[in-house]
Amino acid sequence: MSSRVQIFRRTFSSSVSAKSSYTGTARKTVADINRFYASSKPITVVTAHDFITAKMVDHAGIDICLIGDSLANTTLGLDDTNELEFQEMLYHVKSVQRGNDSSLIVADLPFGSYEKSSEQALDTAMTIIKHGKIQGVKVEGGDEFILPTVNRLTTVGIPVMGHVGLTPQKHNALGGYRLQGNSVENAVSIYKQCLDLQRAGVFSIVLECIPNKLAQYITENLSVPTIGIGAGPFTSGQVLVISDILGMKSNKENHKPKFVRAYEDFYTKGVEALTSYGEHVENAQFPDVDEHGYKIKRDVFEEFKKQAHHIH
Ligand SMILES: Nc1nc(=O)c2c([nH]1)NC[C@@H]1CN(c3ccc(C(=O)N[C@@H](CCC(=O)O)C(=O)O)cc3)CN21
Ligand SMILES: CC(C)C(=O)C(=O)O
Ligand SMILES: [Mg+2]
Repeated sequence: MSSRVQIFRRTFSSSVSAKSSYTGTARKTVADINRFYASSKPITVVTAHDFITAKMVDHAGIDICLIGDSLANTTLGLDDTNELEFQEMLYHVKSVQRGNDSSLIVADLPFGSYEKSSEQALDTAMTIIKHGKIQGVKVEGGDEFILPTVNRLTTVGIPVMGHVGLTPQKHNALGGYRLQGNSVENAVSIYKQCLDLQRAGVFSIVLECIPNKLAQYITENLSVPTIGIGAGPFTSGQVLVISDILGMKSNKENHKPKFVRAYEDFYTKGVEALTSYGEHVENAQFPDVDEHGYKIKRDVFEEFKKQAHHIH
């Protein structure tokens, strides 16, 4: 009975759901992520912050598109992620959603929008899912205050991604953006947070800026996928910020964390393109009369000039 319902639903959803115009596939779900994890297919995660970056992530066939609160510094020029307002996040979430039809889309809950109570977190997450039309949320930390909240969110059916190790929203308390889990006590604490988050129902956990071996140990002892950033190659998947991958030099201080690999140099290429454009306008190489211009019929223009002559 229930399997019939599932078969019907699957057929129904695959026949009506929007397919990505790039990859030709329907939007990935948490079930797909679990399938990749079960078959040891590394899970790919990239951040996006607007329509065009979301489109690129879709076109590249990336599994999970994360609207990271790193957009605070990479896209809005703020000093850190703690300055990001919930309404600013929602605005970016909506633009990403319109640009990506194939990735599972998850958004960071901004600092201050979820820590006060489980009710506050439910309100924030529900608003983001209702109005942003995305699938899941990510919250930082795994202590006794956040666990009941994660539990409430997963219980109402919101896919939650955990995030432990270097949790940037706590950078003031952590003494900066430092490697985490390099003492016995801190490593044990991070491992315990992972086990607790798993029990609270997260579908995956981001491990940020921790030693490779600790990330490997955690990955081998969990039954949900780990997504590493500065956590080495022995995790279930990887995440990077899109502007870091593309080489957009979007960090104010231009400091590149050790874990980043820039696959492109978009900033340099962009400046080169804009410099050429500026030079071409100044020395009349752009626009070209024929290539970029529109024509008017000779007699129309002659008549126009006659009439224009009488206008004052
Ligand atoms: N562009 C961008 N990329 C990110 O990965 C990112 C953001 N922004 N903003 C929010 C947070 C901040 N993140 C950061 C920022 C700096 C380091 C960093 O510099 N780490 C040191 C660790 C050195 C150590 O303790 O040994 C490094 O040099 O790698 C790490 C993560 C990750 N997130
Ligand atoms: C780097 C990822 C994990 C993140 O939280 C962000 O982009 O805000
Ligand atoms: Mg974040």
